[in-house]
Amino acid sequence: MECHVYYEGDDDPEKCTARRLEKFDKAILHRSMGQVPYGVVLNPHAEQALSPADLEEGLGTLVALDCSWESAEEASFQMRGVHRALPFLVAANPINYGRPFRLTTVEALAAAACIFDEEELAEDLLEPFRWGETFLTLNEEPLRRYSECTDSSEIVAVQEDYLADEE
Ligand SMILES: C[S@@+](CC[C@H](N)C(=O)[O-])C[C@H]1O[C@@H](n2cnc3c(N)ncnc32)[C@H](O)[C@@H]1O
Repeated sequence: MECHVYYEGDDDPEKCTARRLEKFDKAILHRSMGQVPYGVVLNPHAEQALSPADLEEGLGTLVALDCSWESAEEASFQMRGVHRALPFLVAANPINYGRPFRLTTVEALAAAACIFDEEELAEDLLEPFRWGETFLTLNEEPLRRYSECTDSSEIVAVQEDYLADEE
């Protein structure tokens, strides 16, 4: 599975997880939208939740958009492909630690890999980050349960358990 990122470059380059993925040869960054290949686009605004059923439709390609959260509005997600939101998962990065849904680019790609039962890929992506392993530990149970679902409606049903605990 290949990981591609459309890189806007408007976030702090020191903290940018996409640039670190590029540095360690773990993702391909694109500075032009037209170069981004078709794939499963990780889009927090998407109506449908990512599920194992999306694996084939995405042609083995995961795509994320790396930009600041301020500019991550719906209109920014113009990449070609199957747009999917990630279900309830909590961030492990120091900026948004413990916050649900607001993942870094590497956390989002790793979460998608886990849901597609590609645990080794997830571990490899997170390896250059000191909090990378924590992301998998914090989300171990939901990631396992999501990977056992067949479609988006089952994912949403599982997610309800975690959302109920939040209230
Ligand atoms: C807004 S950028 C912020 C990146 C941050 N600057 C970094 O250094 O990683 C995070 C990207 O990860 C993906 N992402 C994060 N949380 C997501 C979610 N809940 N559902 C789908 N995609 C998500 C999206 O592609 C999103 O644009």
